[in-house]
Order: sequence, then C-alpha cells, then structure tokens
Amino acid sequence: MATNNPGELLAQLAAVIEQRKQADPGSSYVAQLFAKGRSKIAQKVGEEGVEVALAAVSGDNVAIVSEMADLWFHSMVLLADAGLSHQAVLDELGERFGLSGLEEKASRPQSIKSGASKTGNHKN
Ligand SMILES: N=c1c2ncn([C@@H]3O[C@H](COP(=O)(O)OP(=O)(O)OP(=O)(O)O)[C@@H](O)[C@H]3O)c2ncn1[C@@H]1O[C@H](COP(=O)(O)O)[C@@H](O)[C@H]1O
Repeated sequence: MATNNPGELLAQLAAVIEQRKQADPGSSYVAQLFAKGRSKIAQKVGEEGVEVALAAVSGDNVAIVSEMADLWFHSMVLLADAGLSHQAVLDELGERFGLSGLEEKASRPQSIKSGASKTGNHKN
C-alpha cells in the first residue's frame, strides 16, 4: 500500500526500483530497463518528456498527469541507474527555492548567457 506522503512515496518507489537491480527481467519492467541499459532508460525519459509536451499542447489535463507520472517514474529509474538519489534532485530544488529564474539568469557570466556553456543552475 502506497503512502500519501509525497516524500515517503518517492522513497518507497526508489527502494523498489533499487531492488529490481537484482530482479528477473522476465518478471519486472524495471529489471528489463536495467538489463537494456542506460541508452534505453534515457530513451524512455526522452519519449515520456515528449509525451508530456504533446499532452500539454492538446490541453488534456488527464493525459498531462498520466504522462508526467510516466516521466517521473522513468526519471527515477535513470537516477537509480546512475547511482543517484531522488533526494539529490529535491535538494537541488530546495537550494533554488526562492531564487528567481530571471535573476539567476541575469547573474550568469556572459559566456553562459549566450549559450557557450550549459553549466548554469537553471537550464531555461
Ligand atoms: N510507476 C511505475 C510505472 N509507470 C509506468 N510504468 C510502465 O512503463 C512502461 C512504459 O510505458 P509505454 O507506454 O512507453 O510502454 P511501451 O510502449 O510498452 O514501452 P517500450 O516497449 O516501447 O519500451 C509501461 O510498461 C508501464 O506499465 C511503470 N512500471 C512500474 N512502475 C513502478 O515500479 C514498480 C516496479 O515495477 P516492476 O519492475 O515492473 O515490478 C511498480 O510496482 C510501480 O510502483
């Protein structure tokens, strides 16, 4: 039974995904993804991102939620494959909280603003 607490839910899902590194690909979709490797996992993240975008322009809110869930789930698998925790992403969002995207962008060195580097905090 899944918890109603968002942080706990992500932690529970991360734990299941981690367990699937040892599971039989014949009985687990996540194990199949791990067996296929990083390129397949990255491909799924890309596909789900596009599906979120398509749902957004179609104006279908039910589809946006469903596709976003697919995107978050596959992103969790990607994090696990990379040996990273979802907590690192939450920490990053926490650090950015309250920092205006416009102010952050304006404070970047000119080389980053012009697109010469992709190492800025916010990527938009
Ligand atoms: N949250 C999810 C989840 N969301 C989406 N999916 C699956 O992600 C897949 C991708 O959806 P697509 O429509 O793109 O599928 P597809 O066209 O068959 O994909 P491809 O064959 O093209 O790769 C589908 O098979 C979905 O069922 C998920 N599969 C698993 N989980 C969680 O992961 C846990 C472990 O899953 P298993 O490893 O399968 O036991 C589950 O208990 C869930 O909590």
